[in-house]
Amino acid sequence: MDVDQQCVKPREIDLVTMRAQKATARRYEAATWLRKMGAAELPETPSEEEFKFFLKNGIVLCNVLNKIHPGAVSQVVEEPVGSTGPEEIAALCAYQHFENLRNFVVAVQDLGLPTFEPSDLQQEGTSLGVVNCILALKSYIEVNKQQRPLPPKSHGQSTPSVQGRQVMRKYSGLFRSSSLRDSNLEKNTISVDFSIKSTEMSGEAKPILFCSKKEGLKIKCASFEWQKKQIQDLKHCLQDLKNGVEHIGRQQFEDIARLGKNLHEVAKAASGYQKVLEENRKLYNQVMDLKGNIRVYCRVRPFLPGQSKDPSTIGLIEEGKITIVTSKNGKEGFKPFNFNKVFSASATQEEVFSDMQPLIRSVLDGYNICIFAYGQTGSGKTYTMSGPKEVTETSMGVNYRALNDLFYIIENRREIFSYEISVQMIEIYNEQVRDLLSKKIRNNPQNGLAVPYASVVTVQSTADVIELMKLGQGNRAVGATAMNDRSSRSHSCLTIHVKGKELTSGTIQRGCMHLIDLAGSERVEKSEARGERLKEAQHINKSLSALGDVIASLAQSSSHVPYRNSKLTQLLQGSLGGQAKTLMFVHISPEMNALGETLSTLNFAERVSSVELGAARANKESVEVKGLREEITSD
Ligand SMILES: Nc1ncnc2c1ncn2[C@@H]1O[C@H](COP(=O)(O)OP(=O)(O)OP(=O)(O)O)[C@@H](O)[C@H]1O
Repeated sequence: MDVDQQCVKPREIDLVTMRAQKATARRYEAATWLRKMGAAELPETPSEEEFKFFLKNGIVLCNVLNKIHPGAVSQVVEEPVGSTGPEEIAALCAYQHFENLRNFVVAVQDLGLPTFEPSDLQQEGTSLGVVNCILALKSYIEVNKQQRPLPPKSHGQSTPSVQGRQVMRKYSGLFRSSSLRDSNLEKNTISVDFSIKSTEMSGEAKPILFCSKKEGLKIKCASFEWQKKQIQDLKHCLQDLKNGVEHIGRQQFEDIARLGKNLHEVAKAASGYQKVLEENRKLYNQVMDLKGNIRVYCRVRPFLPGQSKDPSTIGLIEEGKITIVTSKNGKEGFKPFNFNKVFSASATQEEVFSDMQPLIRSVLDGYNICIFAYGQTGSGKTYTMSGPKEVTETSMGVNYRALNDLFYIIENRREIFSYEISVQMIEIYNEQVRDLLSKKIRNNPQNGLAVPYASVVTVQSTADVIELMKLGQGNRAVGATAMNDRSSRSHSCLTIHVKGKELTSGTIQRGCMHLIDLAGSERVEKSEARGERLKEAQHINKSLSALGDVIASLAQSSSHVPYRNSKLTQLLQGSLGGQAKTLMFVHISPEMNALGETLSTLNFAERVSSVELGAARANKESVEVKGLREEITSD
């Protein structure tokens, strides 16, 4: 079976078989009739080839037609004449047979009956047209028997007879009652017009015609049965189609239900994942809380190049403890201080950052964080927060590392959260707030600038923030032209605002991180300070001790926290206390000549470091340190 055949659908195969069977039956009918009309040599049930073979010389056909209509074919060539050699005989035969067929066809045409092409009887031709023509002749004779005897053919008659036209209609498939002109016939016959196509005639001629009323009824019944069967078949087809559509519909419904179930499971898994994530976050922040909301770290600056390393004020450094070597009149003393963590002079920027990294990350979960760099001028505050003047990958400070880390986590959480990061940068100098990110520095000489009104700039990457920080530093320098070395006498505050949206629930979380490089903590002796310098010193002292008070109150969970005592604490009010986390980075220099400042700094730092140390102990030590400091300065 070839591909074309494989593609034929069962119903189409049925129709082809039916047509072939019908064509065979009609061929047999034609053969039987021809035999009756005298062509005894023709088999009763000839194959297509046999049928064509017996008729192809046209003799049988011409003789039969002459029997029906005497003289219809005036000359029938029975044998070839004037033959010389076998080739010539064959050619002559072919010519004379063709003549016979042509004469037959012309005669049939004259009768108004359907004809065929002589080539139809050749080997490659089809006998369908020939069969149609023979059966038309048969019908023609039957009709004429009922009517009147056929007149002999008068040659030269060219218009088809009425009967011929009637029979032709049967086989041409073009039945038009309007062509009926014989009133007698109209009375006695029934016209059935199926208007079928001539191509269908070959195999499936419908029962039709001008015949008796009884026969007409018979034909009608047959036609009705046939149509009924066709309708039945169509109904089956329609039912099959309906079943198919219903089946597809059911399948689609099942598929959608399955997809829905899968989606539900995915959503469930996602919500489970969200829950785990949420729990992790809670646990993580609980750990952070256990570590304390206020943490104080101490960092020792190494000796600077060219400085003598001896003597040093730094004694033993343990995990959370530093012992300061005090020396008076050749007598050595040791003073221990406790912190959450102490970093020696050899600690790298990376080590310092990795310890505070988890705290910084909690800003993405909606926590507020303050990181302060505290210490006397030159003790390394800017180094910790930003790095040295020429920043490299290893020397970069907390600011850059924190931002890199935030953007890294934001990228990792991209499918769960969408974050918006914006930045503010301000400076507090002499209790006035200045917006360092404004193109034109905003500075209200009366009350300074409230932070909510300082420029907030949205950023997409660490690089954006570095650009802004450069702008801020530049603005700081502009402000400093009139006053020498102003940076060490003002507080600079870089604030990073984070707005996170959980994609599934749409929940919004806001957190912010303040990175504050405080003004130098050294105390200026009243006797030394004059004019601007005295004013600056007073503002710095006031704001630093206000900050110390606030943090100490928070560490002791006091009912009253004195936020309003300085601009700095006022501005940071929302980010200090409660769930907020505060990290105080205390910086000390190792030189012996800085011992007084070192003790003063450490005393301040330890006072705010933890509840356990408490105010009482801090006060007691404060008295001790004060006495020691007074002794040193009096020397
Ligand atoms: N941990 C450190 N390792 C190496 N060098 C350091 C370290 N800390 C500080 N320095 C260097 O010490 C010098 C003073 O440091 P820095 O400017 O950071 O001090 P500061 O406290 O910010 O001073 P100021 O209050 O004047 O701003 C700088 O040259 C800095 O590079």
